[in-house]
Amino acid sequence: MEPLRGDERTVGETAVVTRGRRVERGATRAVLDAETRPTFAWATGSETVAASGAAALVTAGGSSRFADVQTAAEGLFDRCEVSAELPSAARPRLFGGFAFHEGDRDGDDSPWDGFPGAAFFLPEVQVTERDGETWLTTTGTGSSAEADADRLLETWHDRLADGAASPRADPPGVDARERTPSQAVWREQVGNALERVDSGRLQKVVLAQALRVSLRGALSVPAVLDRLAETYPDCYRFMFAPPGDGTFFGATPERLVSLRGRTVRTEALAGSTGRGDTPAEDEWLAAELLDSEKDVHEHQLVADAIRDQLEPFASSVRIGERTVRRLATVQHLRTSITAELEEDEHVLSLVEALHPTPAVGGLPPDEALRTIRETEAFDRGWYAAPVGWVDAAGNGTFAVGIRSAVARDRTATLFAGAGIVADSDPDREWDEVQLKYRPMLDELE
Ligand SMILES: C=C(O[C@@H]1C=C(C(=O)O)C=C[C@H]1O)C(=O)O
Repeated sequence: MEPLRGDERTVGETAVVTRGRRVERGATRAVLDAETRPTFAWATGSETVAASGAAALVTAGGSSRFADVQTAAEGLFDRCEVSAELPSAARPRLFGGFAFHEGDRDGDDSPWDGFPGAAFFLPEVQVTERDGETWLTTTGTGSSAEADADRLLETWHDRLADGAASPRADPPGVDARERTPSQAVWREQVGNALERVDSGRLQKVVLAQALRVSLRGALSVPAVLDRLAETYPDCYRFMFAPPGDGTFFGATPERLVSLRGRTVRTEALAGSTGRGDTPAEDEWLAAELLDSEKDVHEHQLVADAIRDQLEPFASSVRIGERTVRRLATVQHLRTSITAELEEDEHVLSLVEALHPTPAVGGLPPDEALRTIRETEAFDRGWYAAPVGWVDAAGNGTFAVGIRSAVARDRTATLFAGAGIVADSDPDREWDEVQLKYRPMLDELE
């Protein structure tokens, strides 16, 4: 098939030129295996995307990071008119994510070194598999934009046609583990949070833990993502490798928000229990969760807060039924939430309004964030923060970066948390956090 040409337009000095063509299935893994930074991978039940190399890189920090990325994205896409001939799967997107907190507190030894408050890139190479088709999209910028986009299209088309099989890589194995905090300190931390709840200062706070492991062998994150496709097919499987080093990856069940036109989809996912050994035990645990006053309260705080955050944007917010979402190692209470916007909005405005929901922060938000900062002895970095993509129309999808880890060299740091409300039991919450490490730990051990 002949390459389709994105229209090109020059504003000021910088042109942004996009080309696209169909390629063979299975091409996403080849893009990741090339290890060109930055790299982004994204896979859901309905699409798989791999992107690498920065035709443009956007970074931001502080409380204005959402608005700054939005402005930069709009500016870039304004200069890059995409031909109407290209199907939506082949249109260029900006991929990246945000840090959980407004300002970082990286120490010397932080695993988040190289992860700014926000980082997004318009990839040189993007491969998208959707609806049985796979598209290659290339982008060039600046004075040689057109030549670069053409050259990338040809080179990558040939490379993908070669179809070299990706090496299989087994999990690296884990040698040493270091937990922050210890279980004794966790009991104290949860106790202090419960005092704030009892005094009325807090309704809920999500406290997290970090587990740092030494890896016995080399880690292939693309191989991890391939395996996660089998165990977590309905989760958002993602990876982001910024320029420099370090790779953030995970398989999260939680959507922060997606926007298509004026339709907003989000959800409340909070309140957890384990899996049973038999289908009957699974059902029993699910029924107990749906009946648990403490979990339903913890969940309802999230659903109500999301509805309140969306109401200024939408005339009606529809709240679905409370159900149980069953994953390989845990089960959660889930309520789907949809809304129709009154006016056009950019997905990043919704991300800013919603992050962090009380599923990963707490209520009231300021007091919860203060409690998290005062309690946790590590930086959350990009854990539990929005990760995803935006396109030229302001549409996009963001997941909540939980069930995740950040790796560099022979070390990986995993993060997981649990919602603390009145009646939370520190030891049960500890056990819940250990279950939430499983998706990543199983891929490393
Ligand atoms: C904070 C995490 O998970 C969140 C907390 C939950 C809970 O407290 O019940 C459930 C799902 C997530 O919203 C995590 O996995 O690290």
